[in-house]
Amino acid sequence: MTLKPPPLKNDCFALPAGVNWTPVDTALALLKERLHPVTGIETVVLAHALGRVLAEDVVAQRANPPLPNSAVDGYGFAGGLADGEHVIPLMQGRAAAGLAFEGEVSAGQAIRILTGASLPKGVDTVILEEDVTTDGQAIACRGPLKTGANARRAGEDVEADEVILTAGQKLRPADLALAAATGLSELMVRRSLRVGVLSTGDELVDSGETARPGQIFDANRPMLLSLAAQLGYTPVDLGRVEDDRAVLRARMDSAAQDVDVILTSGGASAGDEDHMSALLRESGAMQEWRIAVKPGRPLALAMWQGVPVFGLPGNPVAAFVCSLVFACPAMSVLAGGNWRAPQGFQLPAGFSKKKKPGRREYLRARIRAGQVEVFQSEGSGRISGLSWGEGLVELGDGAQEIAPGDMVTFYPYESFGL
Ligand SMILES: Nc1nc2c(c(=O)[nH]1)N[C@H]1C(S)=C(S)[C@@H](COP(=O)(O)OP(=O)(O)OC[C@H]3O[C@@H](n4cnc5c(N)ncnc54)[C@H](O)[C@@H]3O)O[C@H]1N2
Ligand code: MOO
Repeated sequence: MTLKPPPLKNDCFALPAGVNWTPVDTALALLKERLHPVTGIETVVLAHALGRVLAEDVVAQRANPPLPNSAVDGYGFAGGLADGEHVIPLMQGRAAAGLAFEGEVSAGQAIRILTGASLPKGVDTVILEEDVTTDGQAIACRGPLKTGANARRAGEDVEADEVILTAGQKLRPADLALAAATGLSELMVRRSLRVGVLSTGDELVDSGETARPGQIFDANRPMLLSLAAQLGYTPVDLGRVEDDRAVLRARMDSAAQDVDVILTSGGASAGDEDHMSALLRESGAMQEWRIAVKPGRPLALAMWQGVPVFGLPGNPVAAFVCSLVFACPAMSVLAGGNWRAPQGFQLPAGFSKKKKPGRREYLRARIRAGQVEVFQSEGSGRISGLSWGEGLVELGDGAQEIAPGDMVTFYPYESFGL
């Protein structure tokens, strides 16, 4: 079954009139409000569900555990034990996981029972085998032991018909364990978001090619393609286009037939060779977002034949930071998932920094010895700092003077879904 959601509106990226420098929170709120899922729905078996986005709430088909059972290897009987010594006669037979004891255990008798075995009729309490001596005919043990000790109630984990997973969740190994345990073999998920990645610029060559002096290797494309893959989407390599508007237009036209969202990098600002922003502007649905963020001022958002385009800045650090902060949550929604606000951690700074008001700043950072270290340079072309880093420090929109030991907000890369 394939069910398709309606297309996005052409003006979904329009900014409110009169806003010149859009604060990060306003930009995020607009994306959250305007975007909606663009992917259809399909049914997949659990083996193919990892990383997929749930299309509907999932209800347990049966309880976990389905029947009361033993949490330990030991001996089962009815009722607890009073303080003091006890000798309890043993019934013949045993209860094992998957091999139920069909008889009934009479009051005052015990039965050998193994971990995971359903409790036989007449058993509600289990004593650990380590706490027992036995000659095969009876067990000797010491109380007290509460009624119900070492026994697991039916449904104590999950009741049948309980909602176990909710629409919009991205499925993780633990979620698949829960679905399997509660009797599900297939799930309704969103079709995987197809993320097209395109690099622009005359100066670029692909790694592996020969670079003339003045040419540089395309770093953004491998970065953004692998980012899409790591987020659980289907990366689509749209290649690299020189600063030629006609070629760029043709590439965008064919991409729009094939993908759900396009990430481009380079040519996003307003220079002579910034063909990406010029082309998007021509298309009519271009919104040039001047976001009060560093790095990443020029972020071009547009609809190209109904497909949302994130025109990322060419500087790799800006492209990466803008992807994490803006494209990751936006793509999550396009993919049918929840809007993901990253989970930050308050940690003491291991650095000093004086920051001017007016822009939110993100620094490449990592945690060492309980403190946040930042990369030695804020240069937007310093790719080594992205690789050095394990997350970003966020400095608020206002002026800030940070001294070592002051608390700062650290977002691990993982908090953006990576
Ligand atoms: N006069 C102004 N110049 C610049 C401004 C400005 O406001 N006024 N903003 C600067 C900022 S901030 C950024 S970020 C860049 C953004 O420019 P573009 O998005 O147009 O990007 P390009 O000019 O094409 O490239 C910038 C830089 O990044 C390198 N690059 C591009 N693509 C890749 C790639 N795939 N892999 C590796 N490196 C790439 C490119 O060679 C340039 O060095 O504009 C500033 N200028
Ligand atoms: O986007 Mo630019 O790299 O802010 O520095």
